[in-house]
Amino acid sequence: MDINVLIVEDEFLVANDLRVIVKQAGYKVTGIAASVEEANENLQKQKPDLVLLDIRLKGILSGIDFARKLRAENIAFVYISANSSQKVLEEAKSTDPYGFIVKPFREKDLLVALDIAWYRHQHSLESKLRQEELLQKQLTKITTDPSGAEQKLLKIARVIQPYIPFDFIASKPWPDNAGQFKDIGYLRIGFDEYQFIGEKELMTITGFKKDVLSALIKNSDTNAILYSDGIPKQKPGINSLQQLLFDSFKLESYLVFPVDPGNGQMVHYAFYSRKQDVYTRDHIALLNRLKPYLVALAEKKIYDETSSTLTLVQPDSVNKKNSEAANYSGSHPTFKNIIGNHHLLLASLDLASQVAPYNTSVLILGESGTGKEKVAHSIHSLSPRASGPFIKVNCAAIPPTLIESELFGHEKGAFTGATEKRKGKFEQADGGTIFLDEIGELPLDMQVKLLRVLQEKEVEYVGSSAPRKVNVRIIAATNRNLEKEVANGTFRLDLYYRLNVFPITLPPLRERKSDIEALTLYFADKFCKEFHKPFMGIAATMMDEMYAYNWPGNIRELENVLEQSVILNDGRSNLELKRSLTGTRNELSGKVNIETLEDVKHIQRETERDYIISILKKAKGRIRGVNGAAELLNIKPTTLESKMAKLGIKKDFL
Ligand SMILES: Nc1ncnc2c1ncn2[C@@H]1O[C@H](COP(=O)(O)OP(=O)(O)OP(=O)(O)O)[C@@H](O)[C@H]1O
Repeated sequence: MDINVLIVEDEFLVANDLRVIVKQAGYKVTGIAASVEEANENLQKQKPDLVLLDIRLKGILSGIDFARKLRAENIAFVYISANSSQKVLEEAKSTDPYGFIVKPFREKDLLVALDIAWYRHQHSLESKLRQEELLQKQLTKITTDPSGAEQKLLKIARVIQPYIPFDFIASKPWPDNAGQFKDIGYLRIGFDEYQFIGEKELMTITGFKKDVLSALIKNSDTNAILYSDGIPKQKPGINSLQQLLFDSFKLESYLVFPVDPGNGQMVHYAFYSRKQDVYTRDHIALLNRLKPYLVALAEKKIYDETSSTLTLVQPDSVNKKNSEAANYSGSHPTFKNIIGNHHLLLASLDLASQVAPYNTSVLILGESGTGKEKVAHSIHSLSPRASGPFIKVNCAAIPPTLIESELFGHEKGAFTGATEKRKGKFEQADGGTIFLDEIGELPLDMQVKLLRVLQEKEVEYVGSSAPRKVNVRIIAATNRNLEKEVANGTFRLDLYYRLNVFPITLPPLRERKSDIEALTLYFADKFCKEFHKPFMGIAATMMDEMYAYNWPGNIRELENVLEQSVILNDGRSNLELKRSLTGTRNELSGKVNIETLEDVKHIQRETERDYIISILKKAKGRIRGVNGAAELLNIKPTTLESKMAKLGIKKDFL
């Protein structure tokens, strides 16, 4: 094995221990540094493949500072720290490490961490290179395409979105022709839906006249520039057209990149995002590597052709489009049932579609009811395993004594009640995907066994010691903060790193309120069809309340509310809210004065109480078992019972 390891550790004895262990395991140690300064010197002499990095070091700079440099240089690193407090974990996590070991550590833990780090690093590099190659091919094809600038930019937008995320993309020829407005752009309005924005459209949206727009484009950036937090006001040389776009489309960050093919006609690409701090030097580096493939628009004449196929955007059509009933996340068939086009949702779907083709494990994070299972299913459907099985396991719903046989299978007579030999979920998922929901609930001894499956790709039946090979992709999900669980010792760090190769976080509904209307219409339509009732629209008061509410149960709760409204609707009038949305809105808007922490806690308790009652009703009072309230809430039945006792919910509430 020719993997070079640099050890950055200020405690001499620990550093020496590390050196001995990693050397014995076959790694090469390139040096030991006690401070960031020394580590930098080492780095210059010989670039390591992996760095073991203590957080607290000699000098002012910490291991976390050095980690940022390692990230920029694409060197894998594993933290080793005595301090595993939540705060340190959070800060360390922001540097996206490849592993984390807590002192005192066992030799085995260290070697597993190094192994995982190397696997992750190799894997991410390989997949990055594979993906970049594909992107180059797609861009080359677009360059030779005979279509005009609008069509070309749309094609570029589609292929480049997963690599450089944007909510608005624009291109302009440079130098411009006597201040003529030649900028063209696309606003992202769905997973794979873009709306053209040219001069006419911009005039309509902003109400500005042609000459005003032309005047705005006089100054332009000539170098690659990124702004992570808005555009500095009155910065000389900044094209204030960008400010106009920022204001019109609620944008937050921006990256401009000029491409000069050497024919005297440059083209500027601009990427805009509604999120802050999106663009990094990595994006510029990628664009630099792609430069030869980005010349598609660097031909003066293609901007001169006026396209007759353009549809004129009407005054508030951007907004109108956003609120149309069938506002699905895009025409992409796999995501057609995932409703919404908020940029936070689209960013998660981008990640899902990027990771889908590979066998990489995925960890889906997000509150209960945010659509984790739906996204897991989409990843499966988009993968080469789509024709194989998709097996769901709710780790919270299986009694601890049965988990092992449920996951890995059992031999006949392995335990009382095992009258037949039975395949476990892993074997059932062979050739397909296993979805381990609520992975945070898995007992520690099962976590060890799961890690083994991930490493060895084989399972052992309960009652047998003969391993069987399985070919399964793992998608895990949790609504818990796994780092906190790791810090508390209830979740294994090595398993966390193995699963966390590719995390996707789904936003809670309260952070994507612009999707509420589309979701409401979607579920109203769905339940009206299901219950054979005509859909007569939604009462304005209901919509107002839905917007004002903060949806602790997310989309599942919204779905339940709609189901109830449709069931109780007389089929002749608009849908109305048949239960108050836990009273939160009224209470928050004044009924209860929020003056103390106790008031806040009271509202929280009431919200939780009402939500649990609504789920219990849906489960017809059943707490345990398939479709029981505990399963729907994704918590243990015992946890639900103690919550009910605490909140004073009696079984006779129905
Ligand atoms: N974007 C969406 N569009 C339409 N329906 C959705 C969307 N997201 C979630 N749903 C629906 O909401 C319900 C909850 O979704 P799902 O079970 O995928 O959430 P989850 O995050 O896995 O929840 P839990 O953590 O409780 O398991 C399901 O009925 C699902 O079909």
